[in-house]
Amino acid sequence: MSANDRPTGQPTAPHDSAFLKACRREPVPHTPVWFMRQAGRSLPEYRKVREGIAMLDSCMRPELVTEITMQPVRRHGVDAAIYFSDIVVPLKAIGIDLDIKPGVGPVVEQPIRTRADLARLRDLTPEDVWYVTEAIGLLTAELGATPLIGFAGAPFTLASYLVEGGPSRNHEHTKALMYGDPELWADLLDRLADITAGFLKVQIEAGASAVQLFDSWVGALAPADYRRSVMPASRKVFEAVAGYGVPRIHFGVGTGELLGLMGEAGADVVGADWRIPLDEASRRIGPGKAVQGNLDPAVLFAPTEAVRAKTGEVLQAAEGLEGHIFNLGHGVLPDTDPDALTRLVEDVHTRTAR
Ligand SMILES: Cc1c2[nH]c(c1CCC(=O)O)Cc1[nH]c(c(CCC(=O)O)c1C)Cc1[nH]c(c(CCC(=O)O)c1C)Cc1[nH]c(c(C)c1CCC(=O)O)C2
Repeated sequence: MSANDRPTGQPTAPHDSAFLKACRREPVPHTPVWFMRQAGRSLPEYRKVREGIAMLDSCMRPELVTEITMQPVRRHGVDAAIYFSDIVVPLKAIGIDLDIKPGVGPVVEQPIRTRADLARLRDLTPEDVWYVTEAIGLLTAELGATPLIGFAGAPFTLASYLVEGGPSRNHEHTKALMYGDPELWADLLDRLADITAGFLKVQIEAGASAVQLFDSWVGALAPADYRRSVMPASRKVFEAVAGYGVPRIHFGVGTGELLGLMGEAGADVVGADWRIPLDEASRRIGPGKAVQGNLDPAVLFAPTEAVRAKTGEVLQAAEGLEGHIFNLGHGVLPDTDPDALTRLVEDVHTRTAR
């Protein structure tokens, strides 16, 4: 549906959408919903268009990126699209030798662990990611009034992949560097902050209506370490894009003890996983910030009535909060039944219609 043939009362521009209103903590017609990792993963139409194309190659094809980004919007009627890419795309774009291995995740050929290695992290230019600008141009035309969320990986989570050389349960090399050589660590995170800020700027300038900074694995840290060793770099990223006036969302898994600091780093919206109820999350985040979350993605494997009950618990905990964006507490799991996601969007919309 194009902007022109929407029924009256429907938003005609992303600015008036329920999603951006909730980010700004304004009254909304219904609680907006989108899902982390909604593009790709569980959709058969995604698997079909990705057949024979490697993950990172698919991120560099504007028409394909547009199609994959649109798929969950068409199918589920979510309130926002998230740009189809990956957190390691900007690192690949500046020449880091990495790949995304199916079922594993990002793998870095030569990990970054010494001062000499830092020289491999040069600044990102818009030309490095020309395909992002092109894809977002195509997408905003097709999305009409539906907002597009741009995203990037936060310095800590990117550093974890670069230092470990791949996914890690305990982040031992990362922590060894952080505690063992604080100066090198700070310089590494500062470099990554510049690259990340550059990647977000490209997306906003091309037309993204909001950005999410994923610090997926930062919940591995205690608050004092987060404040000392991570917050300065994350803050640098948020400050670099503050002038655009687009909402800045921040999310990590298992960050119940870090929510206040993650807001303090400069986010307008803070996401929480399912381990903490949203009223308590909001109390920790403090006033003046919207909250995003937080249905356990595994709940979608339960019968419909059980999903409805758990959805009700999330909505109840969020009742009365200024600015709630409904989401899962982490990404859509690969084997999720797509119909369960469609039903969830409808359920949240109906139950919160005002
Ligand atoms: C930590 C992280 C990564 N990538 C991302 C994060 C932060 C979000 C989170 O915490 O889940 C972010 C990401 N990755 C992808 C998106 C696309 C947009 C969306 O749907 O949200 C987004 C927002 C596509 C992808 N990124 C990846 C896939 C799967 C690869 C494929 O389909 O071939 C997709 C669709 C690969 C990837 N890339 C990464 C992982 C852990 C994996 C999964 C490995 C696997 O299970 O196969 C790193």
